[in-house]
Amino acid sequence: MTYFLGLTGGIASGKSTADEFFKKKKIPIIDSDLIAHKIMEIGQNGYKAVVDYFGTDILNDDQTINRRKLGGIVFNDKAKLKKLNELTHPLVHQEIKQQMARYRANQEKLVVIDVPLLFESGFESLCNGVLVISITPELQIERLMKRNAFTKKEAIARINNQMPLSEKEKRATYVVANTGTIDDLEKKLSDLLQEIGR
Ligand SMILES: CC(C)(COP(=O)(O)OP(=O)(O)OC[C@H]1O[C@@H](n2cnc3c(N)ncnc32)[C@H](O)[C@@H]1O)[C@@H](O)C(=O)NCCC(=O)NCCS
Ligand SMILES: Nc1ncnc2c1ncn2[C@@H]1O[C@H](COP(=O)(O)OP(=O)(O)OP(=O)(O)O)[C@@H](O)[C@H]1O
Repeated sequence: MTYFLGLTGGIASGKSTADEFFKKKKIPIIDSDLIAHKIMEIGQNGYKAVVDYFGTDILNDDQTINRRKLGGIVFNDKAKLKKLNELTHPLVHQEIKQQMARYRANQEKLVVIDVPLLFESGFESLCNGVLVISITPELQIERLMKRNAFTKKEAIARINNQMPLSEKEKRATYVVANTGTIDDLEKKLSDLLQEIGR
């Protein structure tokens, strides 16, 4: 039986950094941010739906979607974020489920599914366990501002559009705090793999 480990947390809490560790351990990753980006590429089914609704103002000169601009719109307008979720999430979920089916058929032992909105979209029921990468609010703002060159206001707008991390921690099977170095994080993840027994 394949063990599907859901991986979630807050924005910039360290999910992708955890993914890098799992990749080094040759554990397959289903990456929902990547899937969301792919379905919004020119010619993909999410692209048309999003451009029809948000208009051509969200496009770059080369007609690709300007995600920073779209993020600026939806993370400051809850109704528009809801609409974007309605347009994209069914397509993302469909692709995740297809990838899960392929891994199951291949009898893969352990697969990590990185879904930032795992609890928000009720995805936990499809996972055998859920790992939350947690972080303090101060570090989260600091790392998000640094990584995305965001102002504090931009960082807080994105954080405030997600379920509070404290709530996610309560619903997790496993919680790993990413408040130390990346080496510290990797050590904790290594211990977790032992615990899961895979
Ligand atoms: C709003 C968009 C254009 C911003 O793009 P950008 O390149 O700046 O961010 P990216 O996609 O890399 O996401 C970064 C992080 O933002 C957070 N985030 C993304 N989408 C959402 C959302 N709908 N609600 C709350 N937080 C979100 C997540 O923590 C994610 O890891 C993009 O995130 C998007 O299209 N989101 C809708 C699809 C979605 O929900 N994706 C999340 C995985 S299903
Ligand atoms: N332990 C750490 N020490 C210092 N920097 C870190 C640590 N862990 C992660 N980072 C940095 O913090 C930023 C956010 O981490 P990462 O991209 O892994 O978060 P994420 O949860 O995947 O974000 P998102 O929700 O946007 O996908 C990155 O620039 C990363 O390099």
